Amino acid sequence: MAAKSSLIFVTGNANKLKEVNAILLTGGRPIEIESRSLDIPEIQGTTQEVAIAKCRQAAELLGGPCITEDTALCFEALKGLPGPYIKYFLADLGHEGLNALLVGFPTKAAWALCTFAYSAGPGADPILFEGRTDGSIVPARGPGIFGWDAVFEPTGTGLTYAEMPTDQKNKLSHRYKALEKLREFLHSQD
Ligand SMILES: O=c1[nH]c(=O)c2ncn([C@@H]3O[C@H](COP(=O)(O)OP(=O)(O)OP(=O)(O)O)[C@@H](O)[C@H]3O)c2[nH]1
Ligand SMILES: [Mg+2]
Repeated sequence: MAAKSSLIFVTGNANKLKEVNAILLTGGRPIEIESRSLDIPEIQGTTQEVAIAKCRQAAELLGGPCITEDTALCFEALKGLPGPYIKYFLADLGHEGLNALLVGFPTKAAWALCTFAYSAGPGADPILFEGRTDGSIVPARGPGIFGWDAVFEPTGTGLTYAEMPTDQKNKLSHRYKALEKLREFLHSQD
């Protein structure tokens, strides 16, 4: 029988939650999570600073252990920006605007970076688990269901995240890579 543990994932993003459940419930050692949608202010800073501050506040609000997740989309030509601020760039500029930011730059290279943070409870220092997938920014292709999926083409796939079947994305995504590290950590705590 596979080892199981239950943990609260604090997020307001239903698409993230769906992918996290799909990834953590598969594999040899499935992990069950519960979710809670709490409105937690996000600070400015590096992806690590943003992730640590959010997880710390989530644990305080919950009064117990939890995980949080922050996703950044980083453009090489812009030295890693928009990074953790992609949510606001996407909301205001849309897919076309994200492409337009790179007009005139020789490289459209980008990477998706996922940072999970785990806190053992209020006052505990969050531990980070990062996953990175490299690719490039392309004109939108595929269904516009999840954020910037339609404009990010992982290297070597010929498909945007949005064009991929769910299980293909969930085997190479930034989120998958970070969750594999989190999974290993959680099992080491069993
Ligand atoms: O196309 C996408 N494919 C992905 O795999 C993906 N993961 C996150 N995102 C979007 O990137 C921003 C991150 O901001 P973010 O990490 O603060 O998330 P959020 O505020 O939506 O939720 P949360 O902070 O409550 O967990 C938000 O706009 C998310 O919708 C993605 N878009
Ligand atoms: Mg957020």
